[in-house]
Amino acid sequence: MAGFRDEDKRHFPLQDIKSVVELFRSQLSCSVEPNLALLSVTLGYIENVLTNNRALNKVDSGANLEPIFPVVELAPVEALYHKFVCQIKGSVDLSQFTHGVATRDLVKKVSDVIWSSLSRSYHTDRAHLQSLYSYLTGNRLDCFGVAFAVVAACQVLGYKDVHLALSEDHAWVTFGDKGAETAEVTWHGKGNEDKRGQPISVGVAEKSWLYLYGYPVQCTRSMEVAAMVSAINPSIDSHTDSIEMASLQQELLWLLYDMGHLRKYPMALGNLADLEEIDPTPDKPPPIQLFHEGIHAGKVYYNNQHVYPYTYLGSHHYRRGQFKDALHCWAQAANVIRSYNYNREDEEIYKEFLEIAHELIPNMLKSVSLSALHSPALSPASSTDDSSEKSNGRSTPVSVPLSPLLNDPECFAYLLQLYDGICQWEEGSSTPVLHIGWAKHIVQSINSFSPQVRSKLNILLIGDQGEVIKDEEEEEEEEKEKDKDESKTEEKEEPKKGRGRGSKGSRAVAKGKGEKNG
Ligand SMILES: FC(F)(F)Cc1cc2c(N3CCN(c4nnc(C(F)(F)F)s4)CC3)ncnc2s1
Repeated sequence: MAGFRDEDKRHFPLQDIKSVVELFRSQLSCSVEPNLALLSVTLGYIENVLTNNRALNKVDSGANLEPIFPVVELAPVEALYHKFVCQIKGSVDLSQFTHGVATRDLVKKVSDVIWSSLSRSYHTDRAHLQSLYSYLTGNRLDCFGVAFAVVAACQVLGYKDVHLALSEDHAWVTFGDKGAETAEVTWHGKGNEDKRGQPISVGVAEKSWLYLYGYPVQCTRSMEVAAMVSAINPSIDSHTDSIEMASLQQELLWLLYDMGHLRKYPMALGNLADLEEIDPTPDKPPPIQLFHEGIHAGKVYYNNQHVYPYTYLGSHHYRRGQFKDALHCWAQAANVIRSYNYNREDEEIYKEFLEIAHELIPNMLKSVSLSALHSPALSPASSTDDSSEKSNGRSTPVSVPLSPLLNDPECFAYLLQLYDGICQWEEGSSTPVLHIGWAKHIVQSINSFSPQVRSKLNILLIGDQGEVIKDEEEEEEEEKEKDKDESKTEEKEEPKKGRGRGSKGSRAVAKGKGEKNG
């Protein structure tokens, strides 16, 4: 694997964001595949300078603002790259391994080389541990970083078949003919024995969200570049981000988007949409379109087994106070999780649903109730006069009008679908999901809706072909007809075996009454 080619060298020294984007463009558009190690060292170097708050003690002296963006010389980047190449080639005796596609032994050997060179003890969930710069200068990598380093090392050894596989909270590798083999190469979470070297089969069989039911993002080399760009962490500390690092990430994600490399990568689309919401790029698609492209990709390429595309959009709507849309997204997210069994390694998505149910929805219900209280309908001029005091001598409380949200049966239906999805997620799981704290919030949320709305609910039965089996109104009509008929003639035929609740695959969909069949 050669180092930088001449056409790459001409971008150095990198002086600004544009020069980094042009380096990535040339790496991504030429015939030879992009060099993961070189690009990762370059990004890690820049991230280290821009987010290392020691560097921020350079105050601007008024007249001349200190240049923030570092000048990245070729020499230090190439030196680190060669250190990586020597370490990998020095540790793996290729004569033992067949050329062509990689074997499980080779992948395990490379994972062991990375693993054994990590420093003994460090906080693995800290920021800025995702790049080869961190690995080569500090021997520290996070869980994603180890998987990425294994793929970059296999590329250095000349294996074009070893690729990164990504779920929403884990990473592993595929290799062999048609990438049909899988192997764990890193650890996951806290207190879980690492399964390095093993194939992924058990995780999928257990139906755990962590392995996405066998629908992970299967990266190409360009998507591995997208993963390293997505993994950029612009944070300086828990309250501050480096604007330059965030805008470098944003511009690199647009480069990858425009080249079509984010098409099958929902989380990268979500990352770009979040950055665009903060600082929109002129003449680019709006965040809402990117979020929907992520949802579409999840449906088209991953059998709609990914949860984050819906929670990305749900968070976006929530931040903008579009609470009905947020509830709809969260209901769709729960509709995905219902098909999984909860497993102890699925805590990340559990925490996501916990935050939605225990923080975001209660805050939402509070804020709509408060705004209803202060709504013009209640201001003194238009509020009901105090006749109630006169009429019965006692002051009867003026009934507080509920906000439109709490009077909307569809919103109530979304809330029920959210909770129903979480309940079904728990069914058949080895680990319980719900506890009494959940019940408190479920009751509180349901009680926030008006009794009228809760009675207006219309449960439709949808068969597994998506057809409406019958709704309750039809059922009532049929009952009335039947009662009439029965008074005339004896019931002859067997009652029709409806594909109702008892049948396999049908599910109840709650819809607001009187709405068009959507
Ligand atoms: F490799 C692992 F183990 F790290 C798993 C991966 C995570 C992840 C990611 N994330 C994780 C999810 N993430 C989210 N940010 N907001 C989210 C939402 F809850 F709003 F949906 S999800 C930030 C970026 N973004 C790009 N690619 C990846 S691959």
